[in-house]
Amino acid sequence: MCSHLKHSIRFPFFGGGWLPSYSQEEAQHIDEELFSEYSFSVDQLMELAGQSCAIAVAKGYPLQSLLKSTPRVLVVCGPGNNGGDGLVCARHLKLFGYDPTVLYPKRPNKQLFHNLTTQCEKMEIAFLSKMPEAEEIDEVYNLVVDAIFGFSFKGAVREPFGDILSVLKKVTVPIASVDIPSGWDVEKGSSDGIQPDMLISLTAPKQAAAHFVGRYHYLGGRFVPPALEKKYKLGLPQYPGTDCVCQLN
Ligand SMILES: NC(=O)C1=CN([C@@H]2O[C@H](COP(=O)(O)OP(=O)(O)OC[C@H]3O[C@@H](n4cnc5c(N)ncnc54)[C@H](OP(=O)(O)O)[C@@H]3O)[C@@H](O)[C@H]2O)[C@H](O)CC1
Ligand SMILES: [K+]
Repeated sequence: MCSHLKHSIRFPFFGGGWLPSYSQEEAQHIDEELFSEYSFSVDQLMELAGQSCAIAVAKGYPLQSLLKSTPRVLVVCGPGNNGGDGLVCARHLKLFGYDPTVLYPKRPNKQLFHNLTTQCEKMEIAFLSKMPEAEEIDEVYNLVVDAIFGFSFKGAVREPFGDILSVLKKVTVPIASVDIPSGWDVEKGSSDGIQPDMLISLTAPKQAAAHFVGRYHYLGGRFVPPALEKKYKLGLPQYPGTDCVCQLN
């Protein structure tokens, strides 16, 4: 396990200072260490990660600023933990007064994801059976939360996510991406991929975040113990007060 990381790209952050970014392998090592050495459970970190995504969305797109008469938000969830963050985010958005609808086309057969799905259903969050066309999304929803792939995405996109990402490339409402814009190479980004308006980097930005050109870049997932931050030289910014998100641009 590496403890000395290559800090290749740095981001100036709101309020001053610089923040390093991480490769795919480095992000996975930090993640693994949180679970193995620091004894966090996935459920715990996912709850904090997903809640911070909902808070970032509420800061960037406050209820009173939405253009549609109902505060509808489409949350698209993928098959891994990024998708789990999306389910948590949907639940918190509902608690904040938004009206989230979830698309969850590939559901892993694991208790955690069953639980997250049930929690959403019990909160009367609707689940779609298929991806709407881009025109319908633009007409009905105020924004899309992209929780399809995170730092474990690799290779060419497999279906049904290829078709879903093609639709997301065409929508004109803002997209808020959880951790990484889905379909982007975690390190190199993607010039012809989706172009989110918001990126919520979790724990620390990955290298692809250097290619993000949207309006809002937030850091979320305020759960890193100081010793881990020091070991991996994360150089995290000071989150304001008790906030669990920090704006980076
Ligand atoms: N420490 C933290 O910051 C935390 C972050 N969290 C979130 O977790 C994700 C990483 O989650 P992980 O489950 O490791 O991976 P992903 O969600 O990125 O994706 C895995 C699934 O995606 C499928 N996959 C991968 N590549 C492709 C592809 N080319 N086409 C289609 N599908 C793909 C993969 O499928 P397999 O068939 O290969 O199994 C996986 O199912 C991180 O980014 C954060 O968002 C945690 O919530 C908490 C801690
Ligand atoms: K994503």
